[in-house]
Amino acid sequence: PGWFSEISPLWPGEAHSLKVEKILFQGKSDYQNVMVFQSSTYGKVLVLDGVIQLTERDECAYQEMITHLPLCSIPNPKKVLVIGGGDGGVLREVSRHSSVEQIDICEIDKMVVEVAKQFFPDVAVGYEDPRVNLHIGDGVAFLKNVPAGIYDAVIVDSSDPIGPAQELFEKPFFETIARALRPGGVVSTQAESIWLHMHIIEEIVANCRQIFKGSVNYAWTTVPTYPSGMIGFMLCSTEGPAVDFKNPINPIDDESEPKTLAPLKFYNSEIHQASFCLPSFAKRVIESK
Ligand SMILES: NCCCN[C@H]1CC[C@H](NCCCN)CC1
Repeated sequence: PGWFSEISPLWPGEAHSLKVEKILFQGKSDYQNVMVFQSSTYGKVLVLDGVIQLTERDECAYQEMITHLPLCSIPNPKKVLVIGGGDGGVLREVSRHSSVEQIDICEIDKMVVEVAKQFFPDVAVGYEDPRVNLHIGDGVAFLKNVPAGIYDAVIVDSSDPIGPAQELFEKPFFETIARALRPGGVVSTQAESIWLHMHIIEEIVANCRQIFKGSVNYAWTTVPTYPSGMIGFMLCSTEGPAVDFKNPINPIDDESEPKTLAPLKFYNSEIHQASFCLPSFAKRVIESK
């Protein structure tokens, strides 16, 4: 009954709106306001502090790309850590890689996990994989306590740098990621929109270049229900065996395990390569740093 508009100081002067059929859940966790509504044309929608996190219709574009851009760029990923990602969508995508033996996830807000399991079963299906170990807590503290060099890949599926995810955009956090990765290990982080946040991206790229001595790249995807219709990712690797993110060496074939998952809706090796091609205004900032 009416419209939801995504108004935020992070994208002043604009707001994407979705027609609401029914509000399904409203709650306040220890960290943020949590809402789920049935939209008219994008399926169910998860909203945290007034910001759209995912919709059933287009979540594939984000979850598949943030996961397969790193994991298809290294041979035989075995140990993967997800920071954030409480809805389970990234877990679902990691579980498509049969070489993976252990999937740790550290999500700060358990209400997000519970709400995802209740309202987004096709996203939270990721939790059903026996390789998954769920930790409820702060990703920064979690990373400080893990032994150095144990992960092949870290995926930072964060919300935006306002609220609980603020520290996931700062330099000390990137340092803890580099410490937790093996030589030639890879990280993929939610890195905002080149249309909205070139300054944030400039800062993140500068920090990544100081910390990740392998390669540092920005890639992007289209997500109709995120402001500006797109979102990007930092793809970085630590010093060690070279990683060429632009040419996937570890393709996912849909015949791989687990058979229970719906086939990929968005990711493929061509769009993997295309996602690193940037418009000039972004290229001159990101590739010069
Ligand atoms: N697993 C899905 C979580 C999605 N993370 C974020 C949710 C908020 C969204 N705001 C976009 C702000 C403009 N770039 C970015 C992705």
